[in-house]
Amino acid sequence: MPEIDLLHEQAHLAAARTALARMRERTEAIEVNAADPIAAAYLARTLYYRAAALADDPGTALFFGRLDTADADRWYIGRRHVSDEAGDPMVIDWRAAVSTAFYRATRAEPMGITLRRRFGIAGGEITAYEDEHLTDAAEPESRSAILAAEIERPRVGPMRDIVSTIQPEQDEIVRADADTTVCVQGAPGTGKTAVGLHRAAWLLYAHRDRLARQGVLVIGPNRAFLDHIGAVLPALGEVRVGHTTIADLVASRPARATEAPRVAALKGDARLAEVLRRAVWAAVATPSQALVVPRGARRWRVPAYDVADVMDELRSRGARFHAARAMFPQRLAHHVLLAMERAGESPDDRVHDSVARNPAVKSYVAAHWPTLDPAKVLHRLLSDPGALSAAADGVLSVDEQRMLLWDKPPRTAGSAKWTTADLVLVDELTDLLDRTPSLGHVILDEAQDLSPMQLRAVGRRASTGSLTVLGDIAQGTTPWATASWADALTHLGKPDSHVEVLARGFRVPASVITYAARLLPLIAPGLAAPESVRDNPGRLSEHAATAAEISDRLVALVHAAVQAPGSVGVIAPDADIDRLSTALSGAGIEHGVLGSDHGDVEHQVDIVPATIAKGLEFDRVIVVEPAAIAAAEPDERTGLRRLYVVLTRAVSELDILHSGPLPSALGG
Ligand SMILES: Nc1ncnc2c1ncn2[C@@H]1O[C@H](COP(=O)(O)OP(=O)(O)OP(=O)(O)O)[C@@H](O)[C@H]1O
Repeated sequence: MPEIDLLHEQAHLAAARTALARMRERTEAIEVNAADPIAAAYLARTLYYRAAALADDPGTALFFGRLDTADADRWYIGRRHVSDEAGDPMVIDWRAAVSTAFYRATRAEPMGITLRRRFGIAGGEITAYEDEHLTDAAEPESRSAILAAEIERPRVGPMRDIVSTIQPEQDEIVRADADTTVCVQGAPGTGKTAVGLHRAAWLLYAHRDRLARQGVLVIGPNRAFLDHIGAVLPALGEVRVGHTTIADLVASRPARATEAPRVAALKGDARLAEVLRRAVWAAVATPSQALVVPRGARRWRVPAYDVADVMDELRSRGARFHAARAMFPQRLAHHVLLAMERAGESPDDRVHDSVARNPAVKSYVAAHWPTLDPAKVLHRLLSDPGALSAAADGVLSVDEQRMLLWDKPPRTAGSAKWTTADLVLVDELTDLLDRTPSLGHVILDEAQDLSPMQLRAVGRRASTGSLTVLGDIAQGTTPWATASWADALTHLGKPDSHVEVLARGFRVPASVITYAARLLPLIAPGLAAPESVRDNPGRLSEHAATAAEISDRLVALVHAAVQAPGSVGVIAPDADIDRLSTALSGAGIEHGVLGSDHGDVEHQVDIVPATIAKGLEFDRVIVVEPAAIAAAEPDERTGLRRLYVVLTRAVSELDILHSGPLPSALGG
């Protein structure tokens, strides 16, 4: 690596930084001069976001790669576009089409590239580089040391972007066509979350106008997960992507009750969609009496059978309940006008409108086609056996209907204590009444855990857009976890979408993945363990102790773990969290407790209840009482799946501390 070249690259970085600062100053200097206050506010906001996107993070370099092309062009590839005073590019955004070759060019297919240079970066400065001459047949193939160092680096703090090292198979997903829904199955640590977030950033770059308007949303399993991933998109300059949990997505009101898993599973069953649809449309009453509209001296009649035809036609149009209702007075007025014409009158549009607004028409509509409140519809279904059986006849068995009914029905919908599964049903009802607006793109992470009804709730938020669906069947830990991606995609409303498999694992070292993979034949037969790309095989140790010794042994293990840089996660049964936290505090070990605090203070050590460990990672993990973690779940398979999730959070070392025997599937 000639020193002179390194100096030259460092000089280019310094010049690019100066250019970026100038771009930002220019943006900040633009005065908002719009007469209309709404336009002014819009412009001010746009400029604010543009300036934010031009911020220079001194901790990262503005570019991480260089491409020299056969046409003698030279492109520096970085996190955002930077141009010089003349407007010529100094750094190309990693999402631009020309950057694709940085990720995908190979010796077999050099894509017009003669040289690919990767930069080694430390503290925001270029410290090294590595070249590949893609058209030089004599150059030996070697594995990138810079890529290896990035993968092996100790993890500290929340998740970071992977723009400098996106792998070809990941890049294919990141840049998949905007209208395509992609489903990614991948074992723990294969980069599903990373790929999903980079796809969001790429989509916003490639289709900024449409997607910034329609919105892009990331859905994850819980708050701790969102805290873990929340800095990735802002670091890529994308500050406007929404992040939410699946529970918050449908939380039109607070969930204040819990219920037996089998009841929640039934409420999440796709058959409930039909029950709710019937319950809503049953509110349209078959007319027994004619509509009579007095106008002046005359009274106009629309016979009940004509009204019934109108209702049938409106019902069959596929419009939402309230939209169809809004058309009802117009259709009735049309029939009144036909009667007028038959009587020799020639009514015009104004007559049509005035008939539609006539009090007789209004009260007839109100009597036969009421407006509905979604929570009230559900309240009635769960309290009134007659209403439920009318809606569920032939769809749910009598036993299932009994399971759904409240033992002690609350008096009103307002006083009901809804469960999380109820709120998903309220969301479905809301959509039956009034169409849910669609976003441009939805990234759904840990999708395997969603019930069919939850998948429908997500799907309707992308009804005219597309989705990136990420998950791992082996990590499904809900009683309603999906058994196949084909099923999940059908419930999401995208049945023909393609499933991609990511097989290379970037997180879990070989020794740990081999250990965790002992569970795979029991929890997901047919799924393979990832092939770890980490050079370091990691360390795995089992520590047996008596129940009385667990706290002291944990303190000793944590003390040892914090000696090196990198995050430490103590993952334990939910029921043990308070006790273990007290033990660490007693030993003077500062730590966070995920799920209780809000991740606003960063700790080197976090205690993690097993049920929220999904999607997280720590440099070193200590799993406490694995058998109890598995036993806390309603059935054996779910228990072992939970354990599989917990065991696959470690980047370099895994300690297993146990007093009870280890689950036999692990060889205990
Ligand atoms: N191409 C890459 N270069 C460097 N690091 C990568 C790459 N791909 C993934 N990683 C890293 O591997 C780790 C695991 O990635 P990620 O969390 O996206 O995996 P996942 O498949 O979602 O895992 P899980 O199923 O456990 O949620 C992260 O630290 C991520 O930054």
